Amino acid sequence: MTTQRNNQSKILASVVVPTYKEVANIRPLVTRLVNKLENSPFGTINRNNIEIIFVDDNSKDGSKERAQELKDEGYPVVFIERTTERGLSSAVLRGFNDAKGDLLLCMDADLQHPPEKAPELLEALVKNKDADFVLGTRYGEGVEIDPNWPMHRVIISKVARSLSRPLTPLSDPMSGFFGLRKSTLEQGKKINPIGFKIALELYVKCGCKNSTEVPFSFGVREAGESKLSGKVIVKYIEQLVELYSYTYGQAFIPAVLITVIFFGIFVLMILYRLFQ
Ligand SMILES: Nc1nc2c(ncn2[C@@H]2O[C@H](COP(=O)(O)OP(=O)(O)O[C@H]3O[C@H](CO)[C@@H](O)[C@H](O)[C@@H]3O)[C@@H](O)[C@H]2O)c(=O)[nH]1
Ligand SMILES: [Mg+2]
Repeated sequence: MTTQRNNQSKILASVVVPTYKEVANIRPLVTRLVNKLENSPFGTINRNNIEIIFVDDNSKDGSKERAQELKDEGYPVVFIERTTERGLSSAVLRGFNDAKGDLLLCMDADLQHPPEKAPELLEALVKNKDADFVLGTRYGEGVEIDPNWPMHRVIISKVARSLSRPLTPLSDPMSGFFGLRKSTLEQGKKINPIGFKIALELYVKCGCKNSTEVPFSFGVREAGESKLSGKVIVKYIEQLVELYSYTYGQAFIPAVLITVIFFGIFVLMILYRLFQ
């Protein structure tokens, strides 16, 4: 179906999707999200006032052409291609900076974040004027994590989540499905785009205080491969040390290091038992 975009509408919301080799997921993400907007006009966001921005790190797998096809079909798609930079968090920040909307949402391309849920997260910010942050959580009532999600990922996620506890009251700062207002983003200080956990970084460094959460069921990746690696886990630990120091001052660093080492040994022992 080809529906032309109404170019007169002001963009209200920008959905930013970092991508690296996700060609098979781009069309289902865009069509499912836009379909949801067309079939459930419960709020302010519609296909004419939203943009879906892919920030791609030179995937060269046909992603750019797929995005152009969708644009030609009238879908509200923007494709940013980076050739000299690489990384999930910096890609999200680039998308947020280029976004035209006042409401910003970040989601993964791989459909683990159901595209149908994106409008609900955006509407939560519209309805709750006092909220400065919206989080998609996998730990709410009535939702579940796909039982096929690998056990070692469940463990890594749980440990990562407990280590972030002193920094945020968010129930699932690791979910990667979150949003905030542009005005909140602009209050951010010393934002460090390392690793995968940009939601935690922004929550802390933008001084967020009043969050709202939307539960969602977390799926498993159907196409392409996860880019999580040992290097990403090390970057997360670096990020934690920096955020603890930002929040509590230098005196906190020795305590953090001891905790991180303790949990590191704990994770290694569990992984060893699982894979020996
Ligand atoms: N532009 C760009 N995008 C990237 C890069 N690395 C990963 N991405 C994109 O970032 C998204 C998440 O990457 P995955 O490869 O799916 O990572 P994951 O292991 O499933 O981790 C994700 O799930 C976690 C929840 O368990 C999330 O917490 C985490 O933020 C991440 O979203 C995908 O859309 C992927 O294409 C990169 O270097 N550059
Ligand atoms: Mg994924």
